[in-house]
Amino acid sequence: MTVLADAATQIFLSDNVSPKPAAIANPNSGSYSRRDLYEERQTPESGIGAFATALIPLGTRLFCEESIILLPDDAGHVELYAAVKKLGKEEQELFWGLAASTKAGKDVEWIDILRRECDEDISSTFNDLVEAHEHAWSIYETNRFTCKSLDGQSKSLGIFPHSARLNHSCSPNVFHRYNPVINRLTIHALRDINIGEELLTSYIDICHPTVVRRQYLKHWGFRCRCSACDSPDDDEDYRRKRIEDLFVKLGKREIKMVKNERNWPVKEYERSLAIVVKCIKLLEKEGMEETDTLGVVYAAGVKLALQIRDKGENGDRGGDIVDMSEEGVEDAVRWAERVVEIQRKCLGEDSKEFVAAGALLEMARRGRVCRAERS
Ligand SMILES: C[S@@+](CC[C@H](N)C(=O)[O-])C[C@H]1O[C@@H](n2cnc3c(N)ncnc32)[C@H](O)[C@@H]1O
Repeated sequence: MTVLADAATQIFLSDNVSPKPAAIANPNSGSYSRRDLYEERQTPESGIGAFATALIPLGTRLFCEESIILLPDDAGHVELYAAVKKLGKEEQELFWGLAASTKAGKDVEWIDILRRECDEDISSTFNDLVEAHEHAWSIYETNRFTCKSLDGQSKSLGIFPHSARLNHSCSPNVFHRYNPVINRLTIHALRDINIGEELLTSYIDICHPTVVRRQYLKHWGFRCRCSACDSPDDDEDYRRKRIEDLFVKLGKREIKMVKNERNWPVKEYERSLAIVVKCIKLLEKEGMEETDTLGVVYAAGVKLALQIRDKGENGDRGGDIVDMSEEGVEDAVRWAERVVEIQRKCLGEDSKEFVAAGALLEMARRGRVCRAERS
């Protein structure tokens, strides 16, 4: 899953009010998958999938898995094959047992590299070796997850063989992300999941209309038949398109704001905040009440509200009323509380996102205290 739901995180607005993660709980949690709560089985059309065998409450951590292979995102066929060969017997079996759905790419330079690196007497087996490399690559492309470093600056791609059995839905019931604090991929239930339901994650950013999602999903070689894709409801598609547009708009405004930080008038922050409010409404209407995306948008709202407050306090308002309304302060606190709740459910208390959400909440509450002291 190379294209994860990342677009939303790009609008985690302006770092000058981003709290830095302080202490993070439980940095050494083990590696596990909750086989007491799910089983793997064959599906009619999507290969193997994972199905709940017990009622799974919202927020349950179902997987906390260490990678068996972790490569830089520019690694090629030859590096991958070498990494597979280094695995122990059991892990190699797990790797070769995974689905291989992606087609061979156009890049063939790796074949020359392979030829150069091979022993002289390999001609009779060279074709087999090329095929094995191609097969390994297809498994890798079908199953890899993006793993961002703690500072978010570098990206690796990892194979997590148990989590890799999860199929895709554009209306997922679980959420996955690599947690660089504990070096594990974690997967949490986004809502209560009933016995017999398939655990479905999203391989892509779901805030796109169906045509765009279909394009992205071509990489995995299937046509999604989830409720969002097969829905006859045009409103749903319209809402996702609107959400996508609003994200783009917010992202552009963010770039402008960072460039003109000092001269960016309060009314522009307020315009961004109005976009955030629209986004929240649409996401909630789309049934994404518990998704990390909503958490990201709420957090953007809190940060904007805090920036408006700071600007006011510094007298940057240019003659307008300086104080943020009581309602605005209360919204900031309420939204920050939602961010904490959402990050706990989607990512857990050992994630940097949860810690950052806690610090954001503290900042929002401090704003409430300041306001009360002034009035
Ligand atoms: C990461 S694997 C998921 C596990 C896989 N089903 C297996 O048998 O190991 C991704 C592959 O599963 C299949 N798949 C995942 N979600 C699907 C869906 N919603 N509909 C059809 N096939 C799906 C596709 O072949 C895709 O390339």
